[in-house]
Amino acid sequence: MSANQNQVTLIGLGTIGISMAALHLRDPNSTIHLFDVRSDIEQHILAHLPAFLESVCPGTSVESLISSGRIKIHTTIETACSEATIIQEQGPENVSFKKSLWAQVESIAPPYAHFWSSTSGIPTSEQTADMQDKSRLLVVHPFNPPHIMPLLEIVPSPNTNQDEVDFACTYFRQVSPRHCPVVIKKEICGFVGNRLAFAVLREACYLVEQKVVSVKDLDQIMMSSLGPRWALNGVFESYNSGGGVDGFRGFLNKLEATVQGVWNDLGVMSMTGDDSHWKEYVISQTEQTYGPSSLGQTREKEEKLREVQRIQTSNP
Ligand SMILES: NC(=O)C1=CN([C@@H]2O[C@H](COP(=O)(O)OP(=O)(O)OC[C@H]3O[C@@H](n4cnc5c(N)ncnc54)[C@H](O)[C@@H]3O)[C@@H](O)[C@H]2O)C=CC1
Ligand SMILES: O=C(O)[C@@H](O)C(=O)[C@H](O)[C@@H](O)CO
Repeated sequence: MSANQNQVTLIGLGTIGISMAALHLRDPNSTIHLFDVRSDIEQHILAHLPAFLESVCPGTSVESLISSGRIKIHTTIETACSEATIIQEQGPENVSFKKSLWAQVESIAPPYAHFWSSTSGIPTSEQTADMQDKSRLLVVHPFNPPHIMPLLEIVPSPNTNQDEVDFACTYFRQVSPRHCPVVIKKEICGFVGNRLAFAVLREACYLVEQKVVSVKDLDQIMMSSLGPRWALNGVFESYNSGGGVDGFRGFLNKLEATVQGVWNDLGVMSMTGDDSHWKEYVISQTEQTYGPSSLGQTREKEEKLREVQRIQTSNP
C-alpha cells in the first residue's frame, strides 16, 4: 500500500479535523475530501487551515489546494464518502453521534474504505454497535494538534480486522515518519495517553484545591522536571535509570515505602455531586493565570513542540 493512492475523507472539521487535514496533506499525492454540517465550512477552512499548513506544505495556499483538486469541500456526506479509501471522523464526542454516523457511512462508502474514529475515549466496540461489519472500524486517537503531536493510539475492538490495524500503522508511518502509531492491546476507558494525562490532572487539581501549590507553580514544576524527562526517556526508562545498576527493580526496592505512602495519599476528586466544589476554585485560578489562549500563543507553542521533536529525533 502506498500512502500516495489515498482519497481521505474527513468528517468534522473542528479543532482536530482541521489539524488532521494538515497531517493528511503531508502526502503530496493524496486527495482530501472535507465534510462538516456547519454552513460556513468553506470560509472556516480558508480561515483556519492556513495556520496548520505552514508546517506541512510551506508556501502552499489553501486556495491553490482547492483549485488543484487536492482539497474537495463537500456539502453532503454521500459525495464526501463516494470515492474514499479512508474515512476518518472528528465529530462530536458523543456515542450516539458516532454510532449513527458509522452505520450511515457503512451504507454509502466503497467496500474497500477504511474507517477511523479520532475519538478521545469512546471505544471502537461501542461505535460499531449499529454497523453490519464490525471488523472495519478502528479508533485512531490523536493528541492535539495531530499535525504536530506524534502519537496516534490505534485501538481496535476484538472484532476489528488485523489488516485494518496494519494498514493504519503503515499509513501514518509513511505519511509522516515523525508520527508514532502505537497499538493499544485491549480496549479500556480513555485508552492509555488520556488515562495517564487525567491521573496527573486529577492530582494537579487536588494539589491546587488543597492550596499546596498555585496553578502557575504546578505547571512550572511539570515543565522543569517531568516534562523534559518524560519527553526524552518515558516513565519506565526514567525509573529504570533512577534505580542505578539494579534498574527498575532497584528503584522500587529503594523507594517502595515512599511510593506506597504517596499512592495512599493521592487526592480523590469528583467531577459531580457534593465533592465537586473544587472545580470553580481551580477553574478560576487557571483563568486568572492564563486567560483565553490566542492563535499567536498556539503558534508559539507549536514551534516549541517542533523544537522538542527535533531534540527527540536527534536522541533516538
Ligand atoms: N480537542 C482535542 O484536544 C481532542 C479531541 N479529540 C476528539 O476529536 C473529536 C472532535 O473533537 P474537536 O475537534 O475538539 O471538536 P469540535 O467541536 O472542535 O469539532 C467538531 C466538528 O464536528 C462538526 N459536526 C457536528 N456534527 C456533525 C455531523 N453530523 N457531521 C459532520 N460534522 C459534524 C462540528 O460542526 C465541528 O466542526 C472528538 O471525538 C474528540 O474527543 C481527540 C483528541 C484531542
Ligand atoms: O490531550 C489530547 O490532545 C487528547 O488526548 C485528547 O483526547 C484531548 O485532551 C481530549 O481528551 C479533550 O478534548
